[in-house]
Amino acid sequence: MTGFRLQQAALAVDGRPILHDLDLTIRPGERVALLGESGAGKTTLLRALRDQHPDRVAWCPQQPGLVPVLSVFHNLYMGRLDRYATAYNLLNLIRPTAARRHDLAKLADRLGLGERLWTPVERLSGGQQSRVNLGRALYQERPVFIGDEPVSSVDERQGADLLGLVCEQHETVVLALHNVDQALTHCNRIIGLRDGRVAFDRPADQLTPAEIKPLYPADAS
Ligand SMILES: Nc1ncnc2c1ncn2[C@@H]1O[C@H](COP(=O)(O)OP(=O)(O)OP(=O)(O)O)[C@@H](O)[C@H]1O
Repeated sequence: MTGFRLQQAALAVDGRPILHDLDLTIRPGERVALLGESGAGKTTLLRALRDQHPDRVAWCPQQPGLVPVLSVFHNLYMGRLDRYATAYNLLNLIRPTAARRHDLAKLADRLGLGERLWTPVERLSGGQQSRVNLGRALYQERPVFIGDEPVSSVDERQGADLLGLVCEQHETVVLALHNVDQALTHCNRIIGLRDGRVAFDRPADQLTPAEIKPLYPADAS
């Protein structure tokens, strides 16, 4: 069981303080959403959590980092590069095995990319690439999923479906989300970041719109 703890932590990026006075425990089984305006420090916090258990975390970054000339199959496969021996990885690069074809065809179907398994990702739309990015993290099959806006470029229905899949497959989930409705639907704990601090940390079913609104002062007008 993998949990996370920050005690009186301060997080900085390139020596610049970003978040202060962080006291945070995330227990196995929790589904946590981080909310806050752009630049509030969501990515910074997610990275700090990931670094506590890098081998237990399926990491889904905001910037996909896919290999453009390689197919959906190969980019998804990369989620497991560190699980298999180099020779097996090379074999799958050149002539994919039946077992990996089987499980990646299934995953591509769930991602709505079943018809695109052998298409180079450079020929996919932004939303499709972002689904490959999410799929690569799902394919890691680790107990914790940490995702930085994992469905922000995906349409709402598909986004809901994929977040459901993420929650179903992982013991613990921590997500930075900009869609508040998605956070309230899929997560049971919401952490709001503002002014370099945790503004609130509440069960999703107790949170009021009045608490959420101040997180986004730019929307006040
Ligand atoms: N590589 C970097 N070098 C310098 N400053 C950075 C770097 N990455 C992030 N920052 C700064 O750190 C702060 C927090 O950034 P962070 O990416 O954690 O915010 P965020 O809440 O995830 O934003 P977004 O919703 O836009 O992804 C921002 O002010 C940002 O400008």
